[in-house]
Order: sequence, then C-alpha cells, then structure tokens
Amino acid sequence: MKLCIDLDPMDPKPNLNPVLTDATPLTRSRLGVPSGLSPYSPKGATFPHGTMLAIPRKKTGILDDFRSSGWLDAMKSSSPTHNKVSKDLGHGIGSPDAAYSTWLLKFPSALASFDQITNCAKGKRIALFLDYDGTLSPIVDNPDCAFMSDNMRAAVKKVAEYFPTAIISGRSRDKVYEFVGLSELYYAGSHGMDIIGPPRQSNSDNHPDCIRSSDQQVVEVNLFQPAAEFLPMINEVRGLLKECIKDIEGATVENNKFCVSVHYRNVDEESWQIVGQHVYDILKEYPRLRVTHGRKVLEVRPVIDWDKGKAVTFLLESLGLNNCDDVLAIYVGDDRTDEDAFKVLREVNKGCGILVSPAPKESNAIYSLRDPCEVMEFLTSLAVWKSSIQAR
Ligand SMILES: O=P(O)(O)OC[C@H]1O[C@H](O[C@H]2O[C@H](CO)[C@@H](O)[C@H](O)[C@H]2O)[C@H](O)[C@@H](O)[C@@H]1O
Repeated sequence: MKLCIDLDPMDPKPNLNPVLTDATPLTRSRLGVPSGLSPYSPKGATFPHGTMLAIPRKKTGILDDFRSSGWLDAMKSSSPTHNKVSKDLGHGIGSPDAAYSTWLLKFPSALASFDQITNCAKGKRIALFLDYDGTLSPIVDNPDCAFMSDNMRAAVKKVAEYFPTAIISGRSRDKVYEFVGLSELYYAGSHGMDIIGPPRQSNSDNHPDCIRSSDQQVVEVNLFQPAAEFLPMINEVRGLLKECIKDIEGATVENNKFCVSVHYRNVDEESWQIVGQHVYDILKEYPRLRVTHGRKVLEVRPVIDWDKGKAVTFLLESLGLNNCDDVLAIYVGDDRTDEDAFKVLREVNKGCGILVSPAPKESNAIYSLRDPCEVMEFLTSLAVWKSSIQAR
C-alpha cells in the first residue's frame, strides 16, 4: 500500500464541524488500568466495549495575562532536567538512578514486563501507535534533522508486518512520512488532525470530515482533517509568528500544517520570556487557537476537541477494532500530547500506554521505556514474539 495522496484540504471541503473547547489538563491520577496490564495485577485483561467517537461542544479558552498565565513556568518545565523532575515527584533525596528505580516501580519497564504484556495479548489483535520525535528518533537541536536510524526503520517495518501500525505526530503528516518512509503504515500528523487511515469499517462510516480516496496504487484510504477550516487562520498566524521571532537568536517556526511549532530549544534562556510573550500576544487576537507546551516548543493549534487520543479512537474505529474485546492497543510516546492517548487507552480499558522517558515523570501510561533504543528493542521483541507464535 502506498499512502501518498494529499488532497487539497480546501477543495473539496468536507462538511466541517470543529468544536471549541478548553485545553485538556493533564490528568495526574492513574485511571482505569486494564487489570491484566497493571504491574501489580496477575489477572488477564478484560476490555469493555469501546466508546463511540463523540465530539462534545465546549466553550472557548480565554487567555489571561502572560505573566499570570503560567506559560513561562510551563516553558521552563517542558523539558526539565532529571534532578528537577525527581525533586518534583518527591524523590529529592538520593541519586538520580535511585529516583529512576523508584519510579520504575510505578511505571515498569515494558522490556522487563514483556512477558506480562504478551500474556495479555494472547488471543488478541494488537494495534500499534507510535509517536515520532523522542520515541522513534532522538531529540536533537535541529528539528529538520530528527532522522530515525535505519535500524529503527527496519524494526518498525518488521513489526508492521504483524500488526496494524500508525505514526501519530505533532509534525505535519508529509514531514513525518518523509522521515519514516514506510508506505505500509498509517499516518496522523498535526497531533491527529490530519489522518490517512484505512477505509472505515465501523458504523460511523459516514463521518462528515472523512474523504474516501484511492492512492496511486488504487488502495482505498481515508483522509480525515477535522481542522481543515482552520488552515487559512493557521497560515496567517504562522506568518505573524515568523515575523515577530525573526530577531530572536535561535527561535524558529515550523509549519506543521494544521499546527505551528515555535521552537525555543536554541534560544538563550533569558530570552524565553520574549518568545513566550510574542506568541501570547499574537494568540490574544485568535481565541480559536491555543497553545500546548511540548519539549522546548510552543505548539499553536486550533481549539477543537481533537487530540492524539481522539486520533487513536478514530483509527481503531477505522480498523474495525473499536468495539471488540479481543484488541490490545499499544501506544508508545514521550510527550505531553501523548498523554491524551495514554488516557484514552486507560479509560476504555483497551490497551496500554508506554511512556518513553529517561527521567521520572507523572503519566497516564502504564509502562515505560528509557529512550528510542529501548523502543527499538521493544518493537523487535514484539515482532519476534508474534512470528514465534505464528510458527507454532
Ligand atoms: O508528536 P511528536 O512527533 O513527538 O512531535 C512533537 C514535536 O516534535 C518536534 O520537536 C521536538 O523534537 C525536535 C527534534 O528532536 C526538537 O528539536 C524540539 O525541541 C522538540 O520539541 C517537532 O519539531 C515539533 O514540530 C513537534 O510539534
């Protein structure tokens, strides 16, 4: 299958119904862990039927003054040092390694827990969801150079032979496809606001924001762009952002199609406030856009009730895997935006989140992996496990 269609989102325009909402705060409690996947539970997982995709209407978010908005704190803590996170989680005493070991009791390594995961997966259909930056590729200073290794690509390719696999990224779909380069995967760019998935098999086949199409190899695919009507606004704001940060050394703006990233990783820390203030001031004029805080990046996105969690639900529905008890969805990610997906999997009791982090962090995930190298090992193990049970 070759997933290279790119319909012009403005033509023809689907019947769009983006819905205004507040930013979703990160839920800090650990909710709804499937019993078989809890590190403390010996039982097999039981998954109730999944929820239907619903887009509830909520009110728009209004920004407070920059200084009291908490933005600067969020910018500073968006990629905190190991020691700082350990202290925040109450592991201030002892070495970082000791803090990490303590944290692993709560978020066990998916490698160390591999047997538990595969026991839970027995007789189930696995669907795999992978974040890109910090998960499949290491975090680097230049976002244009966040290449994934050939070994990682081979591991993803292998595992995708056995399980439906989707990449879910904050990047534009085109960009992440360019990095990954595997046509057999599904891709969701712009934090899930630009999905190319399989033709939908569920009851909601007639979703208003879906366009059925065929790619160059005449394989039917489904394009879903719930924020398409925001494109002119996002383009306008991207221009304004570029203009206002152009004199701040190290600051850059990245086009993620339905989202815009303002990077400050390479900006002197004293100037972070200026970056934040500029973005804040511009967004004051655009109440239908909001910001989420990523790793040394401000991510400007439409105020619609759509995120990586919704994208996972959408793809599971498209794959015909949503209302089944025999499905285990695995989502691997490292970022705050991945928490929405971890949370959905917990709530619908349909799988597990795996947080990629070299440092203790609060999360809705169930398991953890330290870095992209461990992600590669995990993916390889999954493929080996599946091929071994198929050979029996
Ligand atoms: O959802 P993701 O695939 O994790 O994308 C989130 C953001 O990732 C990228 O930025 C991050 O990685 C860069 C390269 O390693 C790094 O330089 C930057 O500091 C990180 O924030 C991407 O460039 C952003 O547009 C994405 O929103």
